[in-house]
Amino acid sequence: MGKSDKKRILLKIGSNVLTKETNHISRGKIEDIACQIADLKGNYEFVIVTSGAIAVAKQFVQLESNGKEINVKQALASIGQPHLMRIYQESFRELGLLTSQCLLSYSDFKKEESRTNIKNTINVLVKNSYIPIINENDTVATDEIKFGDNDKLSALTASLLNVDLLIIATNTNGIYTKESMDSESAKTIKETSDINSLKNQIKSSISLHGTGGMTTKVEAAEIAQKAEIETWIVNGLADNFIVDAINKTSEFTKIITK
Ligand SMILES: Nc1ncnc2c1ncn2[C@@H]1O[C@H](COP(=O)(O)OP(=O)(O)O)[C@@H](O)[C@H]1O
Ligand SMILES: N[C@@H](CCC(=O)OP(=O)(O)O)C(=O)O
Repeated sequence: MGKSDKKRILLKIGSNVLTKETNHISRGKIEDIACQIADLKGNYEFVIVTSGAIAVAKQFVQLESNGKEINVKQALASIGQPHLMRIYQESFRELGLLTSQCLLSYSDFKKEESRTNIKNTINVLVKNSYIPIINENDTVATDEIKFGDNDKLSALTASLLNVDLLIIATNTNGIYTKESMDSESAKTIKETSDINSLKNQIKSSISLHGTGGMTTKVEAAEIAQKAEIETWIVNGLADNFIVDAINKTSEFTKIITK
C-alpha cells in the first residue's frame, strides 16, 4: 500500500515541549498540536513520535528504587505512557482526529520482517485517517532512556516510512551558533546540508526533562539526510509552531539534503 498525495510529516515532540518546561505535562500543548494537525490535514498527513511518558508519571508518583536508576525510569515510563496516550486521545478526539499507539524498540528496526510489519501497520493506520503516535517501548529499551534516542527513533521511523519531512520539536529556535547560544540574542543557523559543521556548534547542555540534547537531534538529521529526507528543528514551545514553520514565519534550522 503506497502513500497518498498528501505530504507526510514525521513530527517528533520532546519532553520539554510537552511539559512546556514545567514538571507537569501540558494539555494545552497537546491541544495546540491537535489544532495545527486539524488545520493542515487537507494537505499533510502526520505520524507522531512522542516523548513524555516518564515526565507525565513523575508528576504524580515517586517510586521506590531497586537500586538501578534505569529500572525506575522504565517503571515510570510504563506508568506514564497510558496517561500520555489518554491526553492525546482526548485532545485529538475533540477536533475529530483519531489516534493510535505504536511502541517500538531498536531491535525492531534491525529485523526485516519487523520493519515490513511496522511499515504496513502504519500505512494502514494513516490510510484510515488514524494518527500513529509512537514512543519507544521503554520496558525493553534501556539505551533509549540513557541516551535520549527518541530523536534517533524518529529518524529511523522517518526513513522506514520514507516521509517527506522530519520535524523535531524542541525548546530552542533550532540550532544556535555555539558562541551566541548563551547570549541574549542567540543566533539560529537557518539552513545547511553540512552535518559536520552543525556538530561543531553543539554544546553539552540538556534541558530539564531532555535526554540527548542537540547531539541526538543532529545525529537524527544525519540519518534522515542519508534517506534524502529534510529535517527541521523547530521551537515546539511556541503556539502554532508547525504552521509557522511551514509558512516560514518562525526561526528554525533546516537541514537540507545534499
Ligand atoms: N547549538 C545549540 N543550539 C541549541 N540548543 C543546544 C545547542 N547545543 C546544545 N543545546 C541544548 O539542547 C537542548 C535540547 O535538547 P533536549 O534537552 O534533549 O530536549 P528535548 O526534550 O526536546 O529532546 C537545548 O535546550 C540546549 O540546552
Ligand atoms: N521514551 C521516553 C523518552 C525520553 C526522551 O527521549 O526524551 P526527549 O529527549 O525529550 O525526546 C519517555 O517517553 O519519557
